[in-house]
Amino acid sequence: MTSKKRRRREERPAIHPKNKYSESPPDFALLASQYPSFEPYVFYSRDGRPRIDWTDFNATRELTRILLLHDHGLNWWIPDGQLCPTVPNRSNYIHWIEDLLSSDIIPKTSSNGDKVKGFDIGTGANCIYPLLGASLLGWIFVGSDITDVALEWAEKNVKSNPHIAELIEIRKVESCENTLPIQESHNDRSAQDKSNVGMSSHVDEEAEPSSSSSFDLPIGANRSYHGPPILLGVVRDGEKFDFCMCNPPFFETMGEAGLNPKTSCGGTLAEMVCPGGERAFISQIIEDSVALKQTFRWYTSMIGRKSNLKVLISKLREVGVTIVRTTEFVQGQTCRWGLAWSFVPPARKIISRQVAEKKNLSFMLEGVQRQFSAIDVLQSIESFLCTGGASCKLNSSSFTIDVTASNDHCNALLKNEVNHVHEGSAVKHLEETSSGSSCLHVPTNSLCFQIMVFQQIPGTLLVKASLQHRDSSLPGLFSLIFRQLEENLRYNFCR
Ligand SMILES: C[S@@+](CC[C@H](N)C(=O)[O-])C[C@H]1O[C@@H](n2cnc3c(N)ncnc32)[C@H](O)[C@@H]1O
Repeated sequence: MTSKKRRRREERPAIHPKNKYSESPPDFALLASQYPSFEPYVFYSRDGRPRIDWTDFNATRELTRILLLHDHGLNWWIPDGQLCPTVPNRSNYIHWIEDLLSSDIIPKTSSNGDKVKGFDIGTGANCIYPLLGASLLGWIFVGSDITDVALEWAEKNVKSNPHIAELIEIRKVESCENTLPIQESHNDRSAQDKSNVGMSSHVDEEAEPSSSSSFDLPIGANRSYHGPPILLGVVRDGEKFDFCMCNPPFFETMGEAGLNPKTSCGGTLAEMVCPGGERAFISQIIEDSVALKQTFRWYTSMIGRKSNLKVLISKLREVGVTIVRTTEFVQGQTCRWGLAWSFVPPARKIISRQVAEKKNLSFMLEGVQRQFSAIDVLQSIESFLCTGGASCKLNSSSFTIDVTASNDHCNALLKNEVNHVHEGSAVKHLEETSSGSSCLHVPTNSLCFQIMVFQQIPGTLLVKASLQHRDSSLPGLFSLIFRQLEENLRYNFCR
């Protein structure tokens, strides 16, 4: 492996810590000894490690079946050729949503009592997200799909699990007159044969868009969605959801999917392809979200290609969402991204007068992921502050940054949440006035402060800030910015 490749690998974020497989991956030898149906698929490589042939659909399907049974108590099956999910990877998306819901980025509401209610767009025959969400976290789900085979098998998978069956509704998406007909019949063997995308021996996850694909078309190229409804027309009057999630059809053509050598887990035409690919599909979800607004607290989708992530974030800015969050998912050797947005006004942060008047502030950044050092954190602080236009002087030997921020810079930092999406901080901070109403405190002069980063023990950094002018009239603003910085750094560097 080249050092560049090795570095890329090391820099990748780890599997979500709440994921059942975060400490150790599935033990094939143990599973083979306990499940005779899995045993024929396990062989031992020269280094003595138990392996399975990832190019064998039956092997990957059996692995998924026994992992769902062994680790989640779920009965599960899919017919030949349908997209076979990888349990550890799919669990990461569920845990990311769990993080979003438990964060205080937007206020909590309880439209469905104490229950969290989600909508899985395109649940597939495998129905993996509702099954995992309901069994791991007790979430209620509506899982939608368009093909008969997906609807039939999703229903079967739900009914095979009576302990959670009540929590999951499978909903058929009715095609509108002006949409293209649904392209797949599950009895169409030739379509299935063609669409069982190629498999490789080294990648343990399903299809990734090929790098030579037309995903690289310039922004504005003709990729509008004209398929069946996605959310609008499927969500019923009066329904409220905490989130929606989606593993969209990534490709524009089956040829594009089939050209990719890094695929291994089946997938039929309807599962893998939609006109305009994922960009068009997710753009349509964004358009639906503009109409549905706060019907969902969070709208989320998985994205297969980073260039699409950028385009979609720009689209979100255009339509005026209040919050955008992104994440990167570890998928074997394949990268995927998560995109989340909301129309719910961000939670109001109230800064007490005591904190507002402090001139020296600090916080401990604990649980910093191994691949990040103090200098990474320092640079991230610099870029966070520069986004608002503040002037920063970074000193990499003393690990300090001297900052001067004007009124406008401070306002830009506190107001413009979407500018910080990639750093993850998207909370609008407001100061409570004596009358109880809230407003942004606009300063009349500049704010000068120094930020210092100290390594405490491995994985723990101390971040300090001190206001340079003790007579400054802006301490409230100083603490607001520092608090936003803290949130930003925690999101970027800590698990
Ligand atoms: C990539 S598969 C995802 C299946 C499953 N959620 C998973 O993660 O393995 C995409 C699914 O979206 C479905 N689909 C396509 N267009 C849809 C639409 N407009 N509404 C609902 N589902 C749709 C397809 O039939 C397919 O089952």
